[in-house]
This record gives sequence, structure tokens and C-alpha cells, in this order.
Amino acid sequence: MDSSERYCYKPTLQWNPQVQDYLVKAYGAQHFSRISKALTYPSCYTCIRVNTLKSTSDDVIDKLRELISERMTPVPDDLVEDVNDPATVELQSGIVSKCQVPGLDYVLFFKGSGPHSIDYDACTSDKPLKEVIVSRKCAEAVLRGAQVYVPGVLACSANVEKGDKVAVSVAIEQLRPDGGWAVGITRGIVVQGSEADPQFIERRGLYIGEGTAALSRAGMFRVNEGVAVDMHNRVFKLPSLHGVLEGEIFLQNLPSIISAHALDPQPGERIIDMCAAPGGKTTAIALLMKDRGEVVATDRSHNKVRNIQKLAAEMGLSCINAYKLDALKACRRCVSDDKPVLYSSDDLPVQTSELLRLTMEASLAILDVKSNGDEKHHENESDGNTNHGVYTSKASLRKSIRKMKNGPGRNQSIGGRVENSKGFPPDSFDRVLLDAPCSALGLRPRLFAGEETLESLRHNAEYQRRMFDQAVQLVRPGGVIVYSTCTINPGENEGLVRYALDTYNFLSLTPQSPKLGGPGIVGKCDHPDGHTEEWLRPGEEDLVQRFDPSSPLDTIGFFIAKFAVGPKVSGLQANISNLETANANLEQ
Ligand SMILES: C[S@@+](CC[C@H](N)C(=O)[O-])C[C@H]1O[C@@H](n2cnc3c(N)ncnc32)[C@H](O)[C@@H]1O
Repeated sequence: MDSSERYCYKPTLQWNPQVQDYLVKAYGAQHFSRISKALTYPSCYTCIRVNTLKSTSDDVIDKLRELISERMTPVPDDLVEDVNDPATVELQSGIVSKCQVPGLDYVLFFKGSGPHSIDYDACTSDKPLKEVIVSRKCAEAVLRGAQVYVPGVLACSANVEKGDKVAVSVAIEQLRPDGGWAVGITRGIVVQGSEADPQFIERRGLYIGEGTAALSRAGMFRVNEGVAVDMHNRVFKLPSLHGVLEGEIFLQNLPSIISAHALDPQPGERIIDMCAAPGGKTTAIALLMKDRGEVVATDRSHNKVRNIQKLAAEMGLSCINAYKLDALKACRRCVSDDKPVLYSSDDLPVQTSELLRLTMEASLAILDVKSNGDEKHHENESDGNTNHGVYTSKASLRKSIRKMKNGPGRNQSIGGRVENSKGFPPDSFDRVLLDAPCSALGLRPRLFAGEETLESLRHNAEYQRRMFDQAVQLVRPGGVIVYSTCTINPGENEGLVRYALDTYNFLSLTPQSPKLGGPGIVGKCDHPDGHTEEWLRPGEEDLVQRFDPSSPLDTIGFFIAKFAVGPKVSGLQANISNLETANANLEQ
């Protein structure tokens, strides 16, 4: 075997066999195989969203070009090789272009290249190849342009010293005789670097580039942090823009930007991004609203909510209010706290819907009638769970209304604490984005997919439906829900759309703009356990956007559905009357 074959990058993505069968049924064998291969490569460009509040595309292009030339001159000795590399020259001449889609000229593409074949032997012809083996997560980051950091190092040749050139490969889970997956390399082992090496087969086709050891072998396993290998020759050459023009630009996948456009947010509206961290789509939405109105950004993780706040502050966006909230409890019909309040003042809407405003005014009127002003917590006994009728004090309501006008936590994005939200009233948002947590089977580069089973995929779909139920309650009639995922699993995409349309007869799929993705999948899948998963019906496929990682657009796998919300009351009444009919039929 020659060295180009031995030290190449040709990974084969490993799937759980049942999941693979299921995806082959959905896509057809050839298409699935193309997708599976594309997933192992990063996109060949970095997508940049310009913060139009702070800069323009032309300014950012100029600054990036300047930065690149600054970084290249004077040319440090160890970069001489890079400057002669065609990919580096290409970057140097400034392959940064504006997106040509109307309305998206604030999106820039920074071109990269790959896969390149690397002649590892040429650099070490007089001595045996020195190697470093890294973890899968580390390799996925390196393929996107990162360095090899110490925690990512799994194994190393015996004689590696600081400054040595090393070939970097990745250890990936292998199927074991018991049917489980395991990485065959124990942290700290010595890489033999010969075909006698028991792990040699496992890293064939998994070499991701060459770098200079920043530490000796001993150092790599002694310290806990820092760069272990400075990568200078990679199979994919993508610009590393980490920390560059902070606040002015945001690195974001193209489909994510499109999902914010699909929501079509308007200045002055009140919008909720239910699973918002780290805030990529939240900030994209806020910019499309010209920072006017309110974007409520919620996530269940406290630290992640902080990150949303930091990002909003960094981008200079003040219309974002971020809260810690479980999306499964995002809608609160009424509150049954010890202290009787009508919705916590923390989460009262800034641009509240007309409906809620009328409700508030009506409550004030009721209180005016109650001349003694006593506060009474009245529970509606017909529904002990959620539907509590709540009275509150006039002062408390007035305070709440004042807060409605001023906006809750309006300045929280400049470093305030993370507030917990108890949920929001029904119909209180003009638009809802549910960018749901998912199996992430569209993210690239991905070097292993065997962790997902049919059960875990189905569990995700159930979780997403429960979140979607909350989204339906939060949006006002006449509003919009956008549902998106970064997975290629139809059960979490078209399956959710089927659930939505079959469950809520006041929802309809509505066209999206811009439309860059392909059609959705029509049909169904009969699972071996008898469960049938239904996807789209004919005529629905062109109303969703499906981004295919194997398509020329070269994006991550992504899915977007946009629902128009009709009058809910009649829809609910229709559901209730359906239930009543069903009950009556049962009783007969
Ligand atoms: C796909 S990511 C969202 C990415 C984000 N929309 C963006 O564009 O930057 C999903 C997020 O959902 C959050 N999440 C998962 N379960 C949740 C729940 N029950 N309630 C709220 N957030 C949840 C995760 O913490 C994660 O940040």
C-alpha cells in the first residue's frame, strides 16, 4: 500500500444498522450514500453574517482582506510553505463574496478548499512518521479549522518532541463483537507507526493533516490545556475566523440564516425563540426587526442563557430578552402561585397582543367593581391543573402594565443576571421560532453516526411534538410558527409536520422566502415493530425547505417548515366538537 492510500482522508460514516435501513428507505440507497459521504466533509466555505447594525458587507470584506494580508506579512519562517500553497494564495487574494440571493447581501462566503492529499512521508523521508491520534470531537473541530488542543489528544508516538512534524489521525468508534461501539485506542498509549500496530487498521483513511507539535509527548499528557499540535497542513483548508471582528460578524450556517428569514419577523413585533442558545437565530431575527420590538429568547440551560445575553450585548442588540425556561412548560394559561398575580411581571409582553391587553383591562375593571380591593385567588374547580382564574391587586396590575410599556429586563443583555421565566400567556407572540433540539444528523463534518438508534430518533420526535404543542399555544391567531432542525431524519422533520397538520386543523403550511432548500419527503415508513411513521402528503413537499448536505449548495443538513396560524377558537371548538361526537358515538 503506498503512502497516499495509507495516510489519506476517506472516512466511511458508521450508522446503526436499523437507522441506516430506515434512511435508505427514505432517501434511496444511492442518495443516502451521497449524503453519508458529504456528512464526513465540512462545507467548503465559511458563512459569515454581517451585523448590519454595526457594519456593512463592503466594510467587512475590506477588513477581512486587510486581516489576511496582515497575517501573511511579514511571513514567519514556519509559514513560508503556506504562502506557497495554492489554497493559502487563494485566501490571500480574498475569495470573500456576497451572497447573491436578494435580501441576503449581508451574508458573506469565505471560500476554503479540500479535500487535499498530504504527502506526510515527504516531510519525514529520513525518519519514521511521527503521529498523534486525536478524539473524534477534536478531529471534527480540526476539520473546521481549529488547532489540536491537549484534551483532544488520545495517543502519540514515543519520540515526539516539541517542534516535530506530526501526522494527525483520528480514532473513531468501531463495531465490537457484542454489537456495541467502542474506540479501540486507550488514552496515553504509544503509537507504533507500523502495520504491526494493532490500531493501524482503525486509523486508515482517517488522517486529517499535519502539524507541528507544540509540546513533547510527555507534555501532551502532563498538562490539561493549551495547543498540542499547531496544524499547518490540513486536508480541508478553511479560514479560521475565531475571535475575528467580534460583534461585527457572526459565523452561522446558511440554512440557519434562512430560517430567520422564513419567520419573516417585522419591526415592532413580539417574537419568541423557544430553544435559543447560543443565540444565532435570535440575533438574526433581532437584526431583521431592526432591533425594534421584542425577541424573547429562552433556553433551559442557565449558562447558555448567559451566552445569549453576552452575544446580544456584543452585537449591540437591545430588543432581546433572554430567560431560562423549559420549552415544555413555555405556555402558562394562568399562575397558581402563593402570591396571586396575573402572569409574573418578569414576563409580561412589551408589545403584548391586543387580546392580552384587553384581558388586562377587563381584569382592572373587575377590580374596580370589587370596591373593598381585597385580593382573592379564585380557582376554577373544573380544571385543577392549569385553568385557574386569577384575581390580582390593582397596584400589582398597574405595575405590570407599566412594565409592559417599559419592557421587562430591557437592559438585561448588557450583563444582567439570568432570569427564570415561569412561562408566557397563550396567544402572546406574533411569531414563534422552534429550532428544536434534535439528533443533529445534518451537522458536518461528522465522523460517527452510530450512537443514534431508531428508539432515540423516535424519542426525539416525541420531545419535539411536545415542544411544538407549546409553540401552538404561545402564538396568536394570525401569527406564524417556524419549526426547524439540523437533522436529516424525516421522523423529526416531515413527521413533525404531519403531526402538526393532523393535530391542529387551524395550522397550514405556508410558503417560505427565500427558498433555497429542496422539497420535503412524501410518503411513510412502516417500522419493523409495526409503527407507521407518516411524512408529507403530495402537494405539501414544496412548502418546506430541506437542505441536503450532498447538494451543490454544500450546507449542513437542515429542515424548515413554516405554519400559518388560523383562528384558533374555531379550530379548538372543532376539536372539542370532534371529541364530543366521538364520546357520543362511544356512549351509543
Ligand atoms: C438546536 S439548539 C438551538 C440553536 C439556536 N436556535 C441557535 O440558532 O443558536 C437547541 C437548544 O435547545 C435547548 N433545549 C433542549 N431542551 C430544551 C427544553 N426542554 N427547553 C428549552 N431549551 C431546550 C438546548 O439547550 C439547545 O441550546
